[in-house]
Amino acid sequence: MIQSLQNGFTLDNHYLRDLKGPVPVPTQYAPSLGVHRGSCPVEPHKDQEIQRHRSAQAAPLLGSCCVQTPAPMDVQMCQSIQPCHADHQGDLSAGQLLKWMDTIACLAAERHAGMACVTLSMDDIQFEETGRVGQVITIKSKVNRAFTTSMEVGIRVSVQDVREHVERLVCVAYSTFVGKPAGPQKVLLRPVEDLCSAEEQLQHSLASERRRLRLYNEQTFSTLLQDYHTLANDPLSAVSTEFTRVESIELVLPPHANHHGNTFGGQIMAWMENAATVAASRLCGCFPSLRSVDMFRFRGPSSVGDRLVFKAVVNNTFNNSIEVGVRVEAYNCEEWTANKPRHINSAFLIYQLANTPGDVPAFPQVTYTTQDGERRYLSAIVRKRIRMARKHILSCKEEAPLSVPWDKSNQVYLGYNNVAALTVLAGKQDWEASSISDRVAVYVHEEVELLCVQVQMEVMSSALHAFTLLADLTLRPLWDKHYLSCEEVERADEEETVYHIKCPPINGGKSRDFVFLLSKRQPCKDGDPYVVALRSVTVTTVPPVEGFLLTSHSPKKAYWRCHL
Ligand SMILES: CCCC(=O)SCCNC(=O)CCNC(=O)[C@H](O)C(C)(C)COP(=O)(O)OP(=O)(O)OC[C@H]1O[C@@H](n2cnc3c(N)ncnc32)[C@H](O)[C@@H]1OP(=O)(O)O
Repeated sequence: MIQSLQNGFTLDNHYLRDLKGPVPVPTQYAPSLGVHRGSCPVEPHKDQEIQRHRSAQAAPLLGSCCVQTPAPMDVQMCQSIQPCHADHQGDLSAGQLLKWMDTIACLAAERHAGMACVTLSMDDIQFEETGRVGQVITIKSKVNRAFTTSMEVGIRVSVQDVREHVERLVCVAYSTFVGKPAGPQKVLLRPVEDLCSAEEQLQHSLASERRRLRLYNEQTFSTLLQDYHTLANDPLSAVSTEFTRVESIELVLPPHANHHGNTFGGQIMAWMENAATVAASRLCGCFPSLRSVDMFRFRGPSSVGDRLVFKAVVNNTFNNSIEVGVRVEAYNCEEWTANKPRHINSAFLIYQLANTPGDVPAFPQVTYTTQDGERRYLSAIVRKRIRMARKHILSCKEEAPLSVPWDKSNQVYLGYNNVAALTVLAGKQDWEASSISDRVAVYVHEEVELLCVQVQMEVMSSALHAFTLLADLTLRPLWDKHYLSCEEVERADEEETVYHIKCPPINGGKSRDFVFLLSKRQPCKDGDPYVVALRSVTVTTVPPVEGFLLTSHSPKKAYWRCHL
């Protein structure tokens, strides 16, 4: 089954694989991506087959164990914020919050895996609100998706003032966990099944895109950093970052660790936040608030008895924020004597000034005096650029921007946005049948100032073949009379390509041209759909062409289309 939506296609792998047999005719006209398999009577059986296959095949291959446990459920913590959870100003301490979030997420992960789990990473977190002593904090977590050995856990934190009965969102975060039995083997996880609600199905689909972002994170950073090594710095008018250095040590004791003796990730994050806050306040001479953290990646384990050394320093300051970097080194007894540390974690924390009377209006400028300081100073600029791109594209409360410049700092987020927008659209519940014939069905979905059209049709072809043809836009003029020409402008990687398309005029108007980012995704797992998503972007290498109306350059007229 091919579903062509407003901005792309999804190909239902399962239907296409079974085309030789009877083609399942949809009994209800809600669209189904691969992730809607729960509603199809054939699919659960297929899943069991896949799982049996995985258990039988994969475990011996990877020398690992396979786990069978009940379906995952929400894990929830709800408690009143006490003075012992707060900082000196009565605000919930960010370190305490990170500790709780990690613990609750770990419990959800362990419920799914049926064994002890460890935190591999926690994605960037943006704190929207803070909690105060006396308020009630609720943390909910749930496994969204299990990949091969890792799983994504979604975490939602809110606070409530019991007198107001209003719940405020503090943050939404995503952690990645892996199963960790006592021993070196890797654990294959069973897939998350029983996706009952539309939200669960959506999160399951989006989880694979978020995973892509995680895995590309470091690559994006390194590519961008190459462009920044020549930035000048004025050493005269600024405070040296060396002045903000903080070093602090902790001995890991049993209450800081789980029953296997692994130091809790949340505890490490809390200690990191503590060191970072001291560095930030040393620079400002006041108490800035933690606004966001970049992804925490737990590179290696630490355990009871380890000494953890936290090294924090302000990397750079901007108009309204500062970035503090923290590095964590672990030593066991022998490593301590031999002075051979293990680098187990690095993270970047972003502080802003709280709106407290008496606070200085802006952060002092900083400068570096060492080569390492220069690297950190420039890296902070690059990370800031990536954060801005992320904020612009991913955190928009309203509709994501229609046409935005495509460049190195935002290309992974645009790819994410492209696929996620199509996934969200396909997952909407209220598609109405508009015209149904033997082989083609058209559905519409209306929103304010937006009409979405979905076309479903059967093609006598393998999913991979249809996907390959549809994902190469340069072939399109061969079979689509609405395309005069199509040129590849830039290829970011195997999955993201920018095309320039020229189209004939409609109703005697001007000819039009478009610049599209095409993002294609093969199924992450059996049963996932093939996805080809298109969205308007602007690139400097495609200026307006004489005689053509460059539609992508007008943000209000972005144009997404597809024909089969
Ligand atoms: C509340 C209790 C829980 C805790 O707090 S536990 C304490 C804190 N955590 C720790 O101590 C863990 C320390 N880290 C480690 O021991 C190792 O890094 C760990 C987790 C065993 C992973 O081992 P590695 O061999 O390095 O990992 P790997 O390359 O085989 O990848 C394993 C899976 O992770 C994925 N991955 C890699 N980089 C990632 C990233 N940046 N973000 C999210 N996922 C990532 C990778 O794709 C793989 O997943 P999959 O097998 O494809 O499903």
